[in-house]
Order: sequence, then C-alpha cells, then structure tokens
Amino acid sequence: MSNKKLETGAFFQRDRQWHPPAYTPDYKTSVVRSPQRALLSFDNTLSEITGPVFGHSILGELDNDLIHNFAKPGQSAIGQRIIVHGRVIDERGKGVAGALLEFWQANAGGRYRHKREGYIAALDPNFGGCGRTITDEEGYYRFRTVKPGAYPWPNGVNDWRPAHIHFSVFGHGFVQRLITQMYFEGDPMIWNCPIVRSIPGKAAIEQLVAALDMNNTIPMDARAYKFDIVLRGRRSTLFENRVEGN
Ligand SMILES: O=C(O)c1ccc(O)c(O)c1
Repeated sequence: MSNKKLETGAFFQRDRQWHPPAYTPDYKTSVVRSPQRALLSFDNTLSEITGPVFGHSILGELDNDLIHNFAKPGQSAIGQRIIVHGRVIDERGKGVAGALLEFWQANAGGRYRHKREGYIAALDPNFGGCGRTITDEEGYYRFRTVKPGAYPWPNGVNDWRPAHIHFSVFGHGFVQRLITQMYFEGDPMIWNCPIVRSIPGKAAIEQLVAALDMNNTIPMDARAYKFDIVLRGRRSTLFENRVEGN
C-alpha cells in the first residue's frame, strides 16, 4: 500500500449509547439472540488490531456491479439503476483505506435470492443481490446496483422493512468489523420499522440514511446515493522519549 505510517494503537470501545441495545423486544428475533448475562469488556488483543488485511487481488471484475454480476451475458437486473458511494472514515474523520465492504440486498420487488425467503414477489433471474469492494487510499468506495424494494416480514401483524442495503465492513482490525444497513432518503417506511426503532437516537438513525446525490449520477443511466460509514478509530500510540539515567 502507501508509505503512510501505520497506526498501531488499540481501537476505541463501541459507544453503547449510540448503537442499539441487543435486547429490543419489538424486534422479536432480538429476544432469543441477545445475551442473557451482563456484558464484559476486554482489551483488544494483537491479532484483533493487526488483521485482517485484504488486497484488491481478491476482487472479481464485476464484484462491485450488482446490475451485471449475476446477469446472463448481455442482460441486466430489473429496477431503478443507482450508484452507491461514500467514504469509510474513523471517529477522528480519517479515511480508512483498504476496508473490505460486502453488501447484500433484496431485488427491486423486495425479494431476496435465498432458500428461506418467503415473500411472494418475483425473483429476477438476472439479479443475485451480493457484491463487494475495497476502499481506496482515502477511504472512498463505490458500487452500482438497483434500488431494492420494501418487503413485509413476520414480526408484528403488518411490519414492512424499508428499502435497505446490508453492509459488512472490515476495517483495519477484526474489532472494527461493522454490520449495518443503509436506507434511502425520503422513504417514509424508515420511521415505522421496528429494527430502525431499536436505535436509541434520531441522529444515529439519520446517519444510516443515504442522501440522494444528483452530482454523481450517470446521465441517462443511474442516479446516485451517498453513504458515509464511520468506524471506530485508534487511540493514538503513546511514544515516550526518555533518556535513561537522567
Ligand atoms: O433479524 C431479522 O430477523 C431480520 C428480519 C428481516 C430483515 O430485513 C432483517 O434485516 C433482519
């Protein structure tokens, strides 16, 4: 990579007031998934702060193009064509280079390509719904896809998920891994969603809503949405310049 000085300090702990609690009964599956005992915090270990390291060599040519990466030659996925782009930064505003982003989503009708999917919306034979990319030297990423549809899910009697894209982000350490979801500006379904409502603060929810970005469209092809992702930063490493014997 670059000749920038590598930072080696431990990562900040997660802010538990900002992230949703594990136990949120209105999001029903959280009840059985959440820990039954008090949480313990451990310091980061060396392996957690030095790995994983990914190279661009793991990426296939169409990994960042969900419109084409499952489509038959000459065909493409059905739906509203969009670019999703943004920057992965840490809590101090520094770009995170070399972060692996994986994303998955339902098709334009709100259906996943998954064997346990139960929604009646049609499968799109040209849409798989998964992709990945790696951030550049300044932490920027970009991929293209179709806008996913909203879908109903068995939680309350008539709960619908807002249109969303799932993200997994591996930063510079395993402890920096973040799993999150991106929503779309202007979608009224966001504020009704029991999963979204498990997040304690409005500002934290708004950080998950990608803004329509008409400055980065591809004319006559795709609109753009901008979604920045904030990972935890490192505590700066302490260096002591001591002269022994003085
Ligand atoms: O955790 C779940 O149960 C669950 C259900 C529906 C979703 O769309 C989702 O992202 C998670």
